[in-house]
Amino acid sequence: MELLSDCPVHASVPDKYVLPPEKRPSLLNDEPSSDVAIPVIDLHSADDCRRQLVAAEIIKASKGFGIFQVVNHGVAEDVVQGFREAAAGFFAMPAEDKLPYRSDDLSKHFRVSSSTPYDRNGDRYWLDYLKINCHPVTDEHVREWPDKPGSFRSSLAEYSTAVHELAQTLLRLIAEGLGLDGGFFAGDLSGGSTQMNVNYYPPCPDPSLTLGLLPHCDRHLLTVLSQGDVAGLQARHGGRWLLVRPVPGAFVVNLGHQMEIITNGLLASVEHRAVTNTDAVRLSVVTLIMPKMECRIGPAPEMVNEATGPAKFKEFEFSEFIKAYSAAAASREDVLHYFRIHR
Ligand SMILES: O=C(O)CCC(=O)C(=O)O
Ligand SMILES: [Fe+2]
Repeated sequence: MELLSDCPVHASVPDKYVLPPEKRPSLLNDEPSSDVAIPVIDLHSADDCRRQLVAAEIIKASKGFGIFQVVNHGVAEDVVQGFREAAAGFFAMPAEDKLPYRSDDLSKHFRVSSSTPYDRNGDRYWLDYLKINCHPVTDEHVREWPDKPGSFRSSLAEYSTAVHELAQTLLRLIAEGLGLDGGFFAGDLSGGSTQMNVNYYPPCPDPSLTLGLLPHCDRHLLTVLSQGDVAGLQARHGGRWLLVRPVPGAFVVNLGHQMEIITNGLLASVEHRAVTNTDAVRLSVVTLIMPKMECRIGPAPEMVNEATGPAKFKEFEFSEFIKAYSAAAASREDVLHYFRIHR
């Protein structure tokens, strides 16, 4: 399949990208009103006396939305920009430089592909994407990362190390906010090989006909996303699609399916999608923190309590979830149905 980033600018949306009417984004600009804006949390001084307050804010946002943004997060601006520029540079290279990395083989540590990783009735989506095993930064991983553009490997190593640290900080704050031991999510629950999606959405001649990325929940524990300054990410809230408004320098944080299951439904994973726009390329850099494949997952005994009720999910090995997620083509209810305890 051809990469969109290798095509000349499209004058209209080719038929193969036109979604059936019921799947098109009916409202492109369902702007949040002030009472339902996705929270922006200042992590500054989460190390001192504000720590408890910040943890409480995170839990409130997680319960209410399953998604929030963080500023003053400690990841240096030049680290973020350095990798965003290298990633944009990769997509801007001539087709022949990208060709060696074209693959749909999931075992690769670096690959580029187009349209969607999930086969939902052959629907096509308006994006190209990189899938990268980005952490830990091992020689085996780095060898498969591209050596062009020249800064790609070093900027990716720097970015993924910094974002990984931020993710651990966030997990610690979530644990503390839930009244769990601060190290609750450390170890196997967050110790799987970290994956990164770099999504590249070219300008689209008619954003009402197609989507950049289909509605889905992330399969992992926690997602840390840099969307730059071009809007497009939307999160499902109260039956509406709320725009996750770009905030300069912020990371978007959203909870994955594993967080929902471990907290017995208290912190629900949020359904989200990406819409396209007519003017600008949009690039999102998405870091997905996940358990080890062999890790046992289920509602934590501490989270099965009066507030959450009896256990809502069965216990399983994380690798089983990954298989079910692919089989359900990332559909939230289809995949959760399989792991729910039906009473
Ligand atoms: O492009 C975005 O903002 C969303 C990306 C996303 O949801 C994903 O890669 O899982
Ligand atoms: Fe996602």
